[in-house]
Amino acid sequence: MNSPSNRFTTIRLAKEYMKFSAAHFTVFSATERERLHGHNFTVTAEIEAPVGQDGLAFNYRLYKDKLKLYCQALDEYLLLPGKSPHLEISKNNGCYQVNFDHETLHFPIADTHVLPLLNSSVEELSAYILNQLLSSHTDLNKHNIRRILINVSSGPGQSGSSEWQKG
Ligand SMILES: Nc1nc2c(c(=O)[nH]1)N=C([C@H](O)[C@H](O)COP(=O)(O)OP(=O)(O)OP(=O)(O)O)CN2
Repeated sequence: MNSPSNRFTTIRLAKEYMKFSAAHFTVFSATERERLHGHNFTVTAEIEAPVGQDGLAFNYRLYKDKLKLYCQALDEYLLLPGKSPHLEISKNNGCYQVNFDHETLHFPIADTHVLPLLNSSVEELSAYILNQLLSSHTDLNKHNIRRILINVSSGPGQSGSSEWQKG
């Protein structure tokens, strides 16, 4: 374990493989939604921790591997927001049946992830990935991590991020 230090660093991870292609539609209100479409989402991370006596905060490979796995788990799926107040999602005959306003949509279960999100937005996807990273309590404690920022972009020039700071 790194000894506590007064010198902090921010490790930035933006690997080419930290990406996923997914279909989604953003819901704007009880009556307004986008048409189903896809994005090549990219993910970046900032992880702040003290620099140890060995000149390292931690081996960043550990976090690259985790982020790669999280991206792979979302890749080539339709992402539905399971906590949207405007979508009623149920299973019917091998499909997710989604009631929205006056329409009913059907999506193959095997091609779809229902995620604990309010919306399939970059804001919510960044929080979802951050929460997965935060569930690695042992690693975060071991490395004295004090801040993590996850950014998700749906394309060049548009992104949303979620940040955690040790209390
Ligand atoms: N706050 C958010 N607003 C929007 C999000 C989001 O994730 N958070 N997402 C969308 C759309 O799904 C899409 O990402 C952007 O759509 P849009 O801006 O209409 O189109 P383009 O990505 O093609 O961008 P151009 O500027 O038109 O090239 C919408 N809002």
